[in-house]
Amino acid sequence: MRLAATCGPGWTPCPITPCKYLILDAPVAPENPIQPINQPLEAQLVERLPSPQGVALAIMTACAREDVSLGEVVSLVQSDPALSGRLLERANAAANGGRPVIAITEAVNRLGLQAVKQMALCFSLVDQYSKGKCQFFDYSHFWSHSLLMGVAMQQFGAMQKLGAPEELFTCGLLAQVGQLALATAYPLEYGRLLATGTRGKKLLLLERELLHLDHLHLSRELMMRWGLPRVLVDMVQWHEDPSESQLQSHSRPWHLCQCLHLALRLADFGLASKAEQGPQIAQLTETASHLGLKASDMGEHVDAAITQWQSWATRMQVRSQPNVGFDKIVEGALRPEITSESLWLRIMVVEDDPVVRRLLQTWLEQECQHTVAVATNGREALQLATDFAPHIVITDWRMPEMDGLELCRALRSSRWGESVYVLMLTSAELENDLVQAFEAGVDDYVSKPPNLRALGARLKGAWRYVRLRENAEQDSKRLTDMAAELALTNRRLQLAALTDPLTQLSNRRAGLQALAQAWGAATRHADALTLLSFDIDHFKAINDAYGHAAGDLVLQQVALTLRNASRAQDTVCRWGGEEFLVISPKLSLNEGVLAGDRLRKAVAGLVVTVEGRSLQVRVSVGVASWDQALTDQDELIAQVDKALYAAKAGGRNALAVFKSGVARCIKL
Ligand SMILES: Nc1nc2c(ncn2[C@@H]2O[C@H](COP(=O)(O)OP(=O)(O)OP(=O)(O)O)[C@@H](O)[C@H]2O)c(=O)[nH]1
Repeated sequence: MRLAATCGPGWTPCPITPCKYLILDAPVAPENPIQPINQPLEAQLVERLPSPQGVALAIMTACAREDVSLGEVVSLVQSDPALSGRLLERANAAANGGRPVIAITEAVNRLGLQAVKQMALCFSLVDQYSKGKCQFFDYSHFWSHSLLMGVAMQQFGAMQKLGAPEELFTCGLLAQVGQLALATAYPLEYGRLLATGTRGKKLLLLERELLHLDHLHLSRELMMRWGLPRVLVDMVQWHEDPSESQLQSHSRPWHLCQCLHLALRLADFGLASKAEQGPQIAQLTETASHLGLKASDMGEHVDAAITQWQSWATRMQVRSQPNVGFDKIVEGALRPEITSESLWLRIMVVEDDPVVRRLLQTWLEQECQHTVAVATNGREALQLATDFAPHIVITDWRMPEMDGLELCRALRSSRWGESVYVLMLTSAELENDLVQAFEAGVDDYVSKPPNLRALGARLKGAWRYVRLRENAEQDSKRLTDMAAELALTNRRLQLAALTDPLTQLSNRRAGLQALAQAWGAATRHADALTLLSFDIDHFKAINDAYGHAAGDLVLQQVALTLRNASRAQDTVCRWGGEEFLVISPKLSLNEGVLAGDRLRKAVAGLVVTVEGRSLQVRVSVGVASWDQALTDQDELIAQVDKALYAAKAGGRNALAVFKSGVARCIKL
């Protein structure tokens, strides 16, 4: 969507720009340095600029004549009681505790015609322009800020002996009057721009892009028209960033410029919130150091200016802030703050309007330090999003090819897009349709053109959501990992519980389980099942002769031999001390006899070397098979035990079989 289309009926073409939609076609201004605009103002524009009226205008017109008399100016001042009172106060302030000034003639005399003219101008402007049509221009803040600039310029300028105090005051008060001029001449267009919350150099650049003018240019023009000294007027161009000026260091203009810059910084500081003041302290002190002001004296200077500002603000019915005390603010700022983690986010800006897109990108990257990807419509955004994996998508509503709602729906239908935080930019005419947006899956919305302060606040909410989501994802991943680990541990424990640690064969418990299974299969299908029991002959003697470790080694070697010589479907287990049981499903008694003898011979062929000596190991073997007459597996175990016993009794290294109720040795 093009920004102009979002601006509603109030968005009128700029009178000084030929294009209808000035935002879209405005050229991009160079970044640095910012050269002053020197073209004369168009007559049409001049008519729309702020100008003093009534008594102030009459005083200014009179003072412009060479033959103006003091009496004429005094009677003009006297015709305005408010102006009279304020001039008396100024004159008394200038008297600095001397004999009080009570007559207007004396006040005008003391202040001088130039000062009276400038005071009349300032007071008139403050009264006339305390309100206006520009919705996003804070008139009250503007005058409050300007008044503090005036007070500070007068204070610091006087310390540097840079000029008459009243002139310095006027210069400070009017240095930013170009902003009021833009708000007065272009209330809607400038309001849209201010609604974005842009400040400082970026504001200047945007003014040039959108209005082909900037507030510094207008401040200079107006101050010239109102007859302020040229040297002061020229400094206004550079006072926001003196580093861009070519002024000779430590010359009078340079001092004036630095002084005006310090006044600006102090006014920013004076009107900043408590949280904003902390980071500004260093900047303020550094600026003051250019004028030779010591950091240790800053408290005194700042507090004096703020006190002056407060008393002037009351008289002129302008807002001010309570004087907390500079040193206290510094002390508060030095206290370590508990800060949350970095607010860094990956943000995708989806906007077809190049100016809004660029504005958001610059602000998000430079001011907020986020990582930003930009797309001009929903389709492009979807293509980019898989690689960029944004935490937040800030999307315009109306865009070509794929609009914000379609994008949101597409995101919500994908697994990864489901949890992306979507912030919709909505124009006034779409706000009634917000239900649609929320139904499409939008999480929040910001009015267009976006107010960056409001957007910043919304992003904090989004950031909390992203944090919570990431924490939940991490927790869920941790739980999955823990569950997997637990399952593995359980499996290991199960295995350990069923494995004999010395031989790594199944233990008796596992053997019983395997037997139960094989028994079930045999009885169900009337299949063959044979048990082979092996017992090492005279094992005690091996232990006794070679030690327990040698006995363990023998056990391990016999176990390995039995395992290797058995079929894959057989379960070989260590049944007890030096006794092993082989459970052989689908093996008949005769086959079992052959297998048992084969295994016996395999063990007999085993040579175990202990301490350089070769040990001969022999086993006795018992064989028994399932038959229909058996009622449970214990009976079968008892039969194979009997067979083994018979093999032992038969002289060992022998095989016995249990058949037809009798266990007997077999010679093969
Ligand atoms: N080294 C070692 N010895 C064990 C282990 N388990 C049992 N034994 C020993 O095995 C021996 C078994 O001895 P007996 O039951 O008398 O049997 P045998 O000496 O083999 O004699 P026959 O079975 O009659 O041939 C005992 O001395 C047990 O201490 C073990 O894990 N390691």
